[in-house]
Amino acid sequence: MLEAREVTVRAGTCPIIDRVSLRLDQGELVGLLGPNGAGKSTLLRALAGVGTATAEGEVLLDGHRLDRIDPWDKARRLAYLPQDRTIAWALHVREVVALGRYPHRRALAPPSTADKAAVETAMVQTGIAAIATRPAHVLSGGEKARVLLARALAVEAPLLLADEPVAGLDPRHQLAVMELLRARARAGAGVLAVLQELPLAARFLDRVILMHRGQIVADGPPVDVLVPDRIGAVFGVRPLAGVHGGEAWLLPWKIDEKRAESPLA
Ligand SMILES: Nc1ncnc2c1ncn2[C@@H]1O[C@H](COP(=O)(O)OP(=O)(O)OP(=O)(O)O)[C@@H](O)[C@H]1O
Repeated sequence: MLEAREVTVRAGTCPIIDRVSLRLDQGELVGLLGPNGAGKSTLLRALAGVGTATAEGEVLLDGHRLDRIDPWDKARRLAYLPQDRTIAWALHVREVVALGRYPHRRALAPPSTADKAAVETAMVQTGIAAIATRPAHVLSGGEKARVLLARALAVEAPLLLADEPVAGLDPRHQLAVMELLRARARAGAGVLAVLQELPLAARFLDRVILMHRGQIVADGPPVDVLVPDRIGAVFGVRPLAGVHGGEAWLLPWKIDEKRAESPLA
């Protein structure tokens, strides 16, 4: 349903992402992984059609060029959670989450029953219902992160692009968000999430797209992509790995002295 064909984004003449092609289908939870500066956020912005006037190549949503789709229509079909968690306005939490319904509403029309239900559901799912009436700009970092995730979930779009949705969350909320994203995918959405957390990636994702220096170096099930030699080459760490209760686990364990300068497998 979302496809990138040979997408390149440059800073000046230097490519930040270089001829990247990928597909995201309905019903799958896919992670975009890679070290700092690999180009993950830049790629996610290009896929969301946000601030990518300099992008080359094509992004297709359900077979149509993203940059030719009506912006209101696009905003209903594709929800985007940016990496930046700044909330500058003194709005209540519920009002921030309700911004996710904006693409569904006619100008100045009051929120519909469906709008209100989507907002309440997203707040319950992200564990922020109890702080619904607090001003959002004074929340903690993890609370703000969950408010902005709730705003993206409230769109109820068939596609969710989330940049580091578990960054800054405590372990319980990290697990809850991963389960939530998986449930969204199982309910039919396509979910692409930038992740830095290898243990969560190994356990929860259907597919891993691994980036390094602006290019995709592997794309497949976690068990095939997140293998020790590749993790060593890309991230410069040696992992410990195993299986517990039928589920894979993976832990970055020590710095690999041979490290990421080695050629990629
Ligand atoms: N507008 C820009 N001008 C110049 N360089 C840029 C611009 N946007 C991104 N870059 C550079 O491109 C590279 C990739 O940035 P990007 O934010 O996509 O990385 P990332 O993989 O998301 O990293 P992180 O894990 O640290 O969030 C970085 O080196 C960054 O400095």
